[in-house]
Amino acid sequence: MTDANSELRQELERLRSLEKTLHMALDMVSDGIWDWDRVTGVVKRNAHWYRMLGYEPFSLPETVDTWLQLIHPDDYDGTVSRMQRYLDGQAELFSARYRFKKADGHYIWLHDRAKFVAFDGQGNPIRMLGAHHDIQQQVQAEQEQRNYQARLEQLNRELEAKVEARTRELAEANAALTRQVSLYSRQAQTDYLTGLFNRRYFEHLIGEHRIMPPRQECAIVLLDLDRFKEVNDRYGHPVGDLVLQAIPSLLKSHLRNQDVLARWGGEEFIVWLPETSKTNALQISERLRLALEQARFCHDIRLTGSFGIADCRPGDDIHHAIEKADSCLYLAKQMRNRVICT
Ligand SMILES: Nc1nc2c(ncn2[C@@H]2O[C@H](COP(=O)(O)OP(=O)(O)OP(=O)(O)O)[C@@H](O)[C@H]2O)c(=O)[nH]1
Repeated sequence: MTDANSELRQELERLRSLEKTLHMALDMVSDGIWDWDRVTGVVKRNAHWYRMLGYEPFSLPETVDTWLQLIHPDDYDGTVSRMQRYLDGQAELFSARYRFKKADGHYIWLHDRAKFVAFDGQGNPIRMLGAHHDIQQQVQAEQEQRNYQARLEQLNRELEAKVEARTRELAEANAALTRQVSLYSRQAQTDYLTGLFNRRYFEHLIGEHRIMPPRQECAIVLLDLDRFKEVNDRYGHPVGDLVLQAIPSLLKSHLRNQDVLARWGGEEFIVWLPETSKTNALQISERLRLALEQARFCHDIRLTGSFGIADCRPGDDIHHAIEKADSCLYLAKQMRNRVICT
């Protein structure tokens, strides 16, 4: 009996010493240890636990309520339900991060981890050992990282918006520039008063062989309005302008789509008639002459025109053809209201 007692005492000593070692080890790896006896309801907390939270060691009631009262209200439900899950056997371990109230009223973030360490004869847990770890700095660092990330994303969004706006501005500027360029190039091709191609553009078309391709029979017609000075002198220059502006539609109504009409000089016009024989060029010019003669312009002004025609055969020089048409026009001018052909 005595031997049995002494063996039991020795075993108890060994267990106590083991537990002391365990607490020392826990002291080293955590900031506070709690030890809940589920039979008595007492929760022992070590001195570290109190110091971490700024309380006088062992100054708080050793109950579960002490724990519950110090949990931040916003973290309360989540923490308690995690504990309940463990108590109900639905988790391997109790593990929760929550804010916990210090003696000065401030909260710090803790990581709380615990496990059952003793069971009764029926296997019911009767003791739970847990460790509180101060993770305030870690949570702060995580928060700063999140803020930094959010700021970075915000900056990124702002940058994207700026790039998008700038791209839009550039596209608009580009479109405006394209419009401007096409306006300028139209202006460069067009005679401001009549809206017809100007002489420079007509010559450009010649240079590009878009007028008088080398293998085509065609004709050039030069037309000069007769005594136009008299219109200006009698009705004034603005009225002369109005008459000149009416000429293109009058002439075009007797021309084909493929014919090219341009203003050659003040009251002089040029027509290129593609795929047109000399006979046809004469007929067309005669029609134009008649149309002019019969037209009534503003103030009932009447006009006639003189025409010089040069026909061109494949291989002819276009400039030479224009010179020939000019010579014919010169002859026509001697009589006026005439069509003269080479
Ligand atoms: N209103 C107006 N008149 C112009 C324009 N360009 C040339 N003229 C006029 O055209 C007239 C040409 O005069 P002239 O060269 O003497 O020829 P014309 O009076 O037509 O006589 P002929 O050609 O010999 O039949 C001048 O009065 C010019 O001022 C223009 O853009 N607007």
